[in-house]
Amino acid sequence: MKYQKRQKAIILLADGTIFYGKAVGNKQGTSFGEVCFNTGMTGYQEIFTDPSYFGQLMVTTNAHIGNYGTNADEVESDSIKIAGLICKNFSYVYSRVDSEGSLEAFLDKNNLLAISDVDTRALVSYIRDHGAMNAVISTEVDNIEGLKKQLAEVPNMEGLELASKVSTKEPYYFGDENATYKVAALDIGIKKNILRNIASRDAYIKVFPYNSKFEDLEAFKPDGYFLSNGPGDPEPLVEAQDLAKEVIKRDLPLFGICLGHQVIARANGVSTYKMHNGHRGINHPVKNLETGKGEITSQNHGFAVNREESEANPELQITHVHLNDHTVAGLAMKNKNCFSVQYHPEASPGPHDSSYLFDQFIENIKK
Ligand SMILES: NC(=O)CC[C@H](N)C(=O)O
Repeated sequence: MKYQKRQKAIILLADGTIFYGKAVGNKQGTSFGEVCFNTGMTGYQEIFTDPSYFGQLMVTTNAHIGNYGTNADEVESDSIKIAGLICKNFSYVYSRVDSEGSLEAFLDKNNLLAISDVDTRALVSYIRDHGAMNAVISTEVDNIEGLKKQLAEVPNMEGLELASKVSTKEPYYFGDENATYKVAALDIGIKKNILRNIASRDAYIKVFPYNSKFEDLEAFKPDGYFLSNGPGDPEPLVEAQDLAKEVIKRDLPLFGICLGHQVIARANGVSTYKMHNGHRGINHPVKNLETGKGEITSQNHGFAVNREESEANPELQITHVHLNDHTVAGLAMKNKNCFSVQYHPEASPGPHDSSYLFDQFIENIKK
């Protein structure tokens, strides 16, 4: 298996640039998406199953992918959500006490096209300089003109609503129904580890579809409201923004993560924008402006909240700032029980520095 001759594959970027590699396994095919990169050195299974990555072709900067296999406990949703994988060395051989199977088998089960043997350093440098853009990965190496035509039809991430593609169709419950607190969570692409983190703080959660109304959530009689992470541009998520406005109007406890944070900002009249390149990795430095302390955080976003508008908004306070580029990493409403962060306190993968934010949400509920 290891020494089998592999099918040639290409990565064609929207600006016409081509990179070369080989298809992982025996898979043939073509997959479109926005190309982005993640710098985490571990956590590939969690990353591939994170609904926030829906519609994205993932370049992993770590030199080896697959080397520690897979485990059923390390998924963030029920299936792989990335549109395709681009890596340097794909490990067909894996080793770890806890692994239950190979990454190759996991990709096969999810029917995901992956390309290895790519000069990922050159590719990442290129995307870093030229910005996130659409791309296609394919084993159709002789059909470049055809692929270019199809690629031109792929919608831009800017303005794209994707939450509806990954959200639950029906409401469901998570945790112990006898728990002390009740939380209503809007699923605009929720990661499992967020549910685990909230539930482990003595809360019972009802998870609602992306287009649910305030009244739907209110009927559960929750003590607190939560807006999840998720894929795509926050701008078209009008229903979620309206829901946030209703919760804020009543000053009910509200917490938002990543896409949820962007929705809360928009509900406050603050615009969001697509970044030249997003933040995707597990060692992003953030400063908590309330405590002055630094946090190493897990991040995964391609949009951000407008900083000047956040500063100028009398209702809002910037609570956290990203130390690499000074973008807004956290917001709170000055006179309301509402706060949000652009990063991932639930980690998975990533450090646990920020898990105190879940405690803060429960404290706000107790108030
Ligand atoms: N992880 C997330 O929730 C991502 C939010 C949004 N889709 C972005 O790319 O910025």
